[in-house]
Amino acid sequence: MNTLCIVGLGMIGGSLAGALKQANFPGKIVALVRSEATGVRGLELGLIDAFSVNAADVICDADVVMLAVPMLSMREQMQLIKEHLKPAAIVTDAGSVKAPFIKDARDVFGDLSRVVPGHPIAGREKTGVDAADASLYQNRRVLLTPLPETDAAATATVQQLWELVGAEVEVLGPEQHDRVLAATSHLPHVLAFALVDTLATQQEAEEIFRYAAGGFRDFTRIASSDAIMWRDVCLTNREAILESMDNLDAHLKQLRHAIDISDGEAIEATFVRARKARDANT
Ligand SMILES: NC(=O)C1=CN([C@@H]2O[C@H](COP(=O)(O)OP(=O)(O)OC[C@H]3O[C@@H](n4cnc5c(N)ncnc54)[C@H](O)[C@@H]3O)[C@@H](O)[C@H]2O)C=CC1
Ligand SMILES: O=C(O)C(=O)Cc1ccc(O)cc1
Repeated sequence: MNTLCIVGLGMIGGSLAGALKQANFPGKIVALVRSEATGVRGLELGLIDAFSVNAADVICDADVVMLAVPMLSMREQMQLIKEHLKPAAIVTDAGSVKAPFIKDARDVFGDLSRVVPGHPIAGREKTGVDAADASLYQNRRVLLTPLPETDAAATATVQQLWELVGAEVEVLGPEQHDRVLAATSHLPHVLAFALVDTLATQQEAEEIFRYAAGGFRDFTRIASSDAIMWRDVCLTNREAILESMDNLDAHLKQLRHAIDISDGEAIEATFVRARKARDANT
């Protein structure tokens, strides 16, 4: 591969660019950006070799295009780049939800043989190019959800790109991806936002935050994440997130009942089960 074009040089795209530079990626890294300032910052930070705000300038030479914009901006970016893509160019992405990305790609490109949907299971609550971290993907998982019609060589190229930055690549189906991530990533983010918002809007909010302990910080770090990004995740993975929320709701009701009737055994059993599951799996 000679040229990688990153569309959306934010935290995820910028981190990939920085990690590739650190790994001595032999090709050129260019970016399609919304604002001049982001591109200039990308150059200053040594993440990219060139940028443009016009798709025509940077897409036509790209062998791989990585879409790293919020979920509901993916389709518009696909439409912008479509006419400039080389016939053999591979289009991949880093979006948090896979089935809607595939639907957008099918609608816009038609042919999905060179489209490799992907998702790094690594990130943080910061946004923008200044939050780029070249070590972000080291020893982290990246999930690819290729389709039956996806060219195996295209998938292999994207896999190599992620492996170059220290990630471990696994393949799974898009629907399974979206169900599993709803439970492990989307639900915790929704919960953290809801908890902080509940506390912030109740009486004594000032004291509540002033006297919060480490557990509160651990639990709510992700409530500092980007509102647009998470709005888009909720809107694009609606059904799976609702299912996860209903599941939790039922569980919470059981626990509430156990506390209500002072059923110490049931409370303890829940906590022991949860602790065992966490210790065994993290
Ligand atoms: N933040 C995280 O921890 C993770 C995020 N992701 C996914 O990666 C993608 C990018 O997320 P981040 O880099 O965290 O966000 P970010 O906000 O840091 O970067 C997004 C980039 O897209 C550009 N952008 C935003 N809206 C746009 C629009 N309407 N048109 C064109 N460009 C637009 C922004 O200017 C910015 O450069 C999202 O799809 C997100 O779901 C995946 C894994 C982890
Ligand atoms: O900040 C954190 O710990 C995260 O959980 C980051 C994250 C956010 C979104 C993803 O799709 C994957 C990872």
